[in-house]
Amino acid sequence: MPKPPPTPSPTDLAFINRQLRQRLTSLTREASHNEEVLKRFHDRELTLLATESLPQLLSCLVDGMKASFDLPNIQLVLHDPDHELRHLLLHSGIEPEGLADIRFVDEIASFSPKHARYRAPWLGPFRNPEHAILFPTDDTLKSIAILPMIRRGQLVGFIGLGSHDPNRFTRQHASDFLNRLATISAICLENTANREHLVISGLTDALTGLHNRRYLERRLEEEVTRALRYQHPLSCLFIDADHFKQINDRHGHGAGDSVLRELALRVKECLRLSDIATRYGGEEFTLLLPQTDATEAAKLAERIRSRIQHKPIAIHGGGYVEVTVSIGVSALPPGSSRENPQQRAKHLIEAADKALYTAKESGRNRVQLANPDSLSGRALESIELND
Ligand SMILES: Nc1nc2c(ncn2[C@@H]2O[C@H](COP(=O)(O)OP(=O)(O)OP(=O)(O)O)[C@@H](O)[C@H]2O)c(=O)[nH]1
Repeated sequence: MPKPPPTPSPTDLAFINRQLRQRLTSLTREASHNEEVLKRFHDRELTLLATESLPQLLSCLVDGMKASFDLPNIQLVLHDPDHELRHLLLHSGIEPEGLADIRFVDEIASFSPKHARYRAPWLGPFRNPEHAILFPTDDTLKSIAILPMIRRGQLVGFIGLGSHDPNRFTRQHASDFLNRLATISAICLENTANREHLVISGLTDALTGLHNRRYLERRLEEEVTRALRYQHPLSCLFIDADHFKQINDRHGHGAGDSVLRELALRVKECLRLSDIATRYGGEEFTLLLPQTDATEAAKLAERIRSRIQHKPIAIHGGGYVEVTVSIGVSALPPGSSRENPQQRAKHLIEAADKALYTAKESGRNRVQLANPDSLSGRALESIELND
């Protein structure tokens, strides 16, 4: 028979008791700390969800987070390929390039190829050469958390949390709360931008004052129906600035914007009142030309192209840049067709877009006419461009 364990002496019992009490105190302290952390995350999430404007959201993400997590450094990198966020901020009177700790990038993959692959939070020691791109303002950080913001499977930005305490973010820390916070931030960013867009833009492009794509989509079918009913010609131009990215890269986003505004002005100067000019997206403009056949449309396209090429454009911040555009031209094929107006409208747009692509492929700074029947390109040289 095994020997029963010796009965502990009163001194032993007091010792065990003290140990248990200490353990209990430490567990209670840990539980209340966890509760406090959870509450802080919860409060932050509620504040994010309650923000009503983009400036408010960005301030909540950076300054609010610094205060509520007691962190010296928070960095935000946002993917903004079409400069949508930057325009929304400009519209609210805020210069995006002047926002401390927030950067807008055209492409995350070229901004930081390594971090662009992150799909979950990374916590660990701050290493200057590797992390300076995300934390450019403080090389005294000791530990960091990089939170990728993912929306619909796409990386839309990063939140970088930086601390001077080497133990604040380590590989051993759980990152579920941080991941959740980044996801909620990405959703809030999308919602806020969408909401502001709706309010601000309506049917007009805020930067150029031209109509926007939504307006074109509404008008297109109407114009096609009218052209078919009255047997009038209808043409479409797709105009795209050449190597526009280089202008942004060399002279800054403000300069790129002044070029877009001037392009819109020069295009407008060539149009009739009945023509419909829209900014289709980025550096691409679309013209819908009622009562204009393919030859007339190609002549107009050539006038626009040469007007833009011949006079350099003054840019924001001083100086001039030389800009050229490529243009694709399409026209409704004459005569009846089995296609309904919706299909015809779609083909008209696709043909101009395809012709534009051909113009780009063949060297840019040129006009390319599409043959809407076959949707294949025909070189402009075959059209006389005498004014
Ligand atoms: N400044 C400014 N840039 C914009 C705006 N919208 C889009 N862009 C930028 O326009 C650039 C378009 O680049 P790409 O599509 O590569 O075209 P590209 O450089 O013009 O080259 P090609 O069209 O092939 O001649 C990207 O850098 C966008 O970020 C805007 O509203 N303002």
